[in-house]
Amino acid sequence: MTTSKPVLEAKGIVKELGRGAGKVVAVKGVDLSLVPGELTLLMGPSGSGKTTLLSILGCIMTPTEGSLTVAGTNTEGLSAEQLAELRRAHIGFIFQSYNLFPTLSALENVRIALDVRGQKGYKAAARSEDVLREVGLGARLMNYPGNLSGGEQQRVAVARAIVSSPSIVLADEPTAALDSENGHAVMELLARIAHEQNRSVLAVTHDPRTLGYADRVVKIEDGLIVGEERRPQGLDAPEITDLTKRRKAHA
Ligand SMILES: Nc1ncnc2c1ncn2[C@@H]1O[C@H](COP(=O)(O)OP(=O)(O)OP(=O)(O)O)[C@@H](O)[C@H]1O
Repeated sequence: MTTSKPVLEAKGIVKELGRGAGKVVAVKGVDLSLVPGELTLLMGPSGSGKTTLLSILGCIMTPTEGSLTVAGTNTEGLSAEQLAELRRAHIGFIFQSYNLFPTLSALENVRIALDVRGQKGYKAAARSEDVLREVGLGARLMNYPGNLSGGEQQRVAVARAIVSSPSIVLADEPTAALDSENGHAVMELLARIAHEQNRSVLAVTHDPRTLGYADRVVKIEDGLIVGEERRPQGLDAPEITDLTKRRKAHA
């Protein structure tokens, strides 16, 4: 088991959504830590609180209760602008529907992530180009999203998420819109980003094709973490051993 220090630590997270009769407790007391170098999957049925939890971990939503520490900073009491700053400094996002600007080329879509962080000019362009090459799109730099396949668009989105070198990458159903081959290619890329670049990658998913790439699978049901499976370190086979069950068996 890895002993790295967590780069993200959530403790006792509760999130209420809606008001009055429509009030729902979407997350009911979740503890979750992410360490560098691991690809974690968050899996659970529809409505179990995955997107809500991901939004809290990504500092898009604030929790009703509980504490969140991102890269050593406790987020409690931070203003919306301070949270946005923390997000820009440490977190990259990938969405199911890619969320690329249709009127910008692949290169401009990646470069804009540096632009909003105040990094402009030749260096930003060169860095964006390098990252697009890294994700296998060196020959598609000037293509617009409409002229790229779904898999290629998602790889642009991955490049945009990592171009500013965030320590944490959060992905919401990154393979849901992709066919089998492209789904596997994107998961392979996310695993590489975690392992070779020592980032913490957390992906919310329903997709069983993603399982073989995970170092760790966290299961959520009805707003609560109900189990965790981990691939023993050093094991290359794409199989996850259920440590939760093993622990219970030895208890
Ligand atoms: N704005 C809102 N107001 C009230 N309830 C909400 C709101 N957004 C989500 N919910 C409820 O909170 C619960 C958790 O929703 P969430 O979207 O986090 O689940 P999920 O696991 O991501 O679901 P899915 O897999 O279908 O995307 C659900 O019961 C949902 O209906």
